[in-house]
Amino acid sequence: MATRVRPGNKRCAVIGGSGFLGRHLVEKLLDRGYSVSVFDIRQSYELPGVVFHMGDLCDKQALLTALKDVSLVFHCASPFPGSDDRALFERVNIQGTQTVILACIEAGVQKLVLTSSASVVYEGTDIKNGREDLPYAKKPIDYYTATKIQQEKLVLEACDQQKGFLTVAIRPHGIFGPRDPQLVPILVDTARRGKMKFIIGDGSNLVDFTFVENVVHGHILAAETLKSNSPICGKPYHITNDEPVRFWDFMSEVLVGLGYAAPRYHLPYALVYGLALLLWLLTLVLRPFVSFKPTFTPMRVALAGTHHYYSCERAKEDMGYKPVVSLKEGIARTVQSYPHLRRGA
Ligand SMILES: NC(=O)C1=CN([C@@H]2O[C@H](COP(=O)(O)OP(=O)(O)OC[C@H]3O[C@@H](n4cnc5c(N)ncnc54)[C@H](OP(=O)(O)O)[C@@H]3O)[C@@H](O)[C@H]2O)C=CC1
Ligand SMILES: CC(C)CCC[C@@H](C)[C@H]1CC[C@H]2C3=C(CC[C@]12C)[C@@]1(C)CCC(=O)C[C@@H]1CC3
Repeated sequence: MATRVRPGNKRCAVIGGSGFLGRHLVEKLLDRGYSVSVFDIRQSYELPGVVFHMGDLCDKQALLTALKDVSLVFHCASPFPGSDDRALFERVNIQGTQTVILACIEAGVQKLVLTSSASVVYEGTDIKNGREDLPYAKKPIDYYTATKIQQEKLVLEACDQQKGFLTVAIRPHGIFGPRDPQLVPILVDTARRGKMKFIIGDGSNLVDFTFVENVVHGHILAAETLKSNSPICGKPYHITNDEPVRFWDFMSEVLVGLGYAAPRYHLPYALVYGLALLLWLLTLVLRPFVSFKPTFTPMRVALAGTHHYYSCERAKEDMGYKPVVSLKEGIARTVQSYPHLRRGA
């Protein structure tokens, strides 16, 4: 049965704390005087002040052990978005998140901060300065995002001020920074295979890329603002660098910083999208015989060729959010952190 944990207690848990965002969050929480329990299916590092609990978040008993005496929980675990294992997304992001909610309530946790995604409203067409009141995507760009929608709904609906269980969802977009296993590595891999020569469309589409420390800052602000009667209870918040940038300028800056050539030749968006669609259909038809993963999927072409940037006015108004690292500084620090991905390394 729930024994309420003393308010003001600075013990928190980070579910998914071994991952890219999770580890940055853990490091900042320690700086701010929190003691931290990490719950994850793997342990990727060791740090003084951090207690690791290895387990699957679908296992309530394992969670209950990790949440003992914890008043605040951050949930930033998810399977790798590039996976095509639908059952895994459903099990971890939907059923697992329901288990996290039940375990938090049973353990007497008072605050749950979910890492959602701005892509819960994106359908592959332009979003300019999108606010949080945009409807959830009816046709999400992939199954991972479909389960992120369900996950966000579950967490926000669980907010219950009467029972003293408060929830909030942070929606970051395009997280990048040191140790990111996705964005820069995919980009460099594409460049090394000689496939980063083309700009899809006229290159003017604006996108949010968010430096990881700004995402961390948004999470901690949300946790510290989340109190009874606070306007943020049960709501989603976009957290970005608040500096939308041309997708291809961002890619070029990272590539050039690492010693690769920037893409130069333009290809019409509709043509590339059509080809990606054909290729995708072909992989479906040929799946019983051969399996290959094309670089140019329709989803990736849409991400590379449309506008998708979001307003963080609500986070500014309700929790005083302001990015702490500019895009320029974030790119410089990221490029510097990847010596092994430099050209010729
Ligand atoms: N990166 C981005 O650009 C964006 C990310 N997000 C969201 O941010 C969050 C963090 O993303 P990111 O740091 O990039 O992801 P990572 O994959 O780096 O971190 C997620 C962590 O969760 C772990 N995990 C996976 N399944 C389980 C499970 N069943 N039980 C316990 N732990 C599990 C992973 O382990 P393992 O690696 O072994 O699977 C990993 O350590 C995710 O919720 C993601 O949806 C939202 C918008 C953009
Ligand atoms: C949500 C976005 C702000 C963040 C996107 C993360 C990844 C989906 C992207 C990281 C590297 C990108 C990339 C492409 C598509 C989108 C990414 C995978 C291309 C495959 C697009 C087509 C190309 O010309 C090559 C690109 C390589 C890098």
